[in-house]
Amino acid sequence: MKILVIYYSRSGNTQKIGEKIASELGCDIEKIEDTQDRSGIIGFLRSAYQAIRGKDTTLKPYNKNPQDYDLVIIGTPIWASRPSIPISTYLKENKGKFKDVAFFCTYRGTGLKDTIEAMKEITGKEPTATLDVTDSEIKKGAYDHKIESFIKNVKKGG
Ligand SMILES: Cc1cc2nc3c(=O)[nH]c(=O)nc-3n(C[C@H](O)[C@H](O)[C@H](O)COP(=O)(O)O)c2cc1C
Repeated sequence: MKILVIYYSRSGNTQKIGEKIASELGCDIEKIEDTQDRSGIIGFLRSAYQAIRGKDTTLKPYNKNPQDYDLVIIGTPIWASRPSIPISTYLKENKGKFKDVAFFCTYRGTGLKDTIEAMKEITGKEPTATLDVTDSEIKKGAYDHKIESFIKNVKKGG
């Protein structure tokens, strides 16, 4: 099974989880990058405002085509109980190109259900597996067991 991990990460948490998943699976990985500067407090506020309004962004060019993969594992931080703007933009741009999907989210602890629902709605796909990791689990490094069971589900789903 050919698998791609794609993720966006503003401050490194989603990147950490995405890299761990890709290294466990030995699969391709691509970071989605935004043309907008989202750093600092201004970037935070702008991102929250845009997420609430359901805005899109302009992404930097990315290389991998999801159509070339049996499964695309999509990772996002949760922004205002929604997928981050770069990931919702990516999903819209690639709608119809996904065979199977799995989702993972990083977050402080609120808005998971709405985020997963939004990702299902945009892709039109039911995920074969989902994973969520909180900021405090990431800080403590207490997420290996979650990644293990996510990977089991990914393999079962395929
Ligand atoms: C604009 C913005 C909105 C956020 N909204 C939420 C939220 O609704 N619920 C939540 O639990 N965490 C929220 N967070 C926290 C992030 O989801 C969390 O810190 C995540 O791990 C960041 O991932 P990253 O380091 O990959 O960017 C928000 C963060 C940002 C920047």
